[in-house]
Amino acid sequence: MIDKKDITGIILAGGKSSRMGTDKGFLRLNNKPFVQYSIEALKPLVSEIIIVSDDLNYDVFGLKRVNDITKNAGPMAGICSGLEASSTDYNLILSCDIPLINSEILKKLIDAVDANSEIIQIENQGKTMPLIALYKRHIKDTFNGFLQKGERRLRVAVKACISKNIKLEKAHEFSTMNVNTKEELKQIENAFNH
Ligand SMILES: Nc1nc2c(ncn2[C@@H]2O[C@H](COP(=O)(O)OP(=O)(O)OP(=O)(O)O)[C@@H](O)[C@H]2O)c(=O)[nH]1
Repeated sequence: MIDKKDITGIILAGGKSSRMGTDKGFLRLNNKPFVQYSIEALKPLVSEIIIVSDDLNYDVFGLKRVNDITKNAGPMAGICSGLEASSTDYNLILSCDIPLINSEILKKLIDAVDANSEIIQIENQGKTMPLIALYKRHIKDTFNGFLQKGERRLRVAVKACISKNIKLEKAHEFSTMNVNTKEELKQIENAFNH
C-alpha cells in the first residue's frame, strides 16, 4: 500500500465547457460547487491537491492552482501541466464534473498499484475512465510527445502506456457519472435527491 505522502491529487478544471455553456467546476449540487466534491473525495488520500485551470476564481479553495502550460489543448494537456507541478510519483487525477465521486472508489485505484502499471483507471459498464485514474508522474513525457505531434486524444495516449482497469461493482456505477449538459445536470440533481 503506498503512503498518502507519495500521492498528489490533481483536478482538471479548464477546458471550454462548450456543451454546458458555463464553467462546470462551479455548477452546484446541493448548493456545493462541483469541484468541491472532487476536492473532498481526494483529501483523505493525498498529501497535496493541485487544481489545473487558468481561472483565478479557483483560488477561493485555498489550494495550489497551476495554469495550463499548453492552452486550449484538452484534458491530456491539463494532465501534463498537473504532473509537471506534482512532486510525487503517484497522482490521482480527477475531472471537476463528477460530483458523486467518493474516496472509497479512489482508494481502489491506490490499492491496485503494482510494480508495472503506469496508469490505473476506473472501468464502469465497459467504459474506461481516464479522468478517474492514478497516473505515475513520468508518463508526462509520453503525453508531451503526443502533444508535440499534434495528437490530443487522451485515450490514444493512454493506450501507449502500461495501464490497468479497475472494474466497478454495480453499487458504485452511478458514482462516476459526469455532467456535460444541462440535461445531465437535471438527472444528477434528481439522483442526488432520491
Ligand atoms: N486544465 C484543463 N482542463 C481541461 C481542459 N479541457 C478539459 N479539461 C477538463 O477535463 C474534464 C473533461 O472535460 P471535457 O468535458 O472533455 O471538456 P470540456 O472542454 O470541459 O467540455 P466540452 O467543451 O463540452 O467538451 C473537465 O474536468 C474539464 O474541466 C484543458 O484544456 N485544460
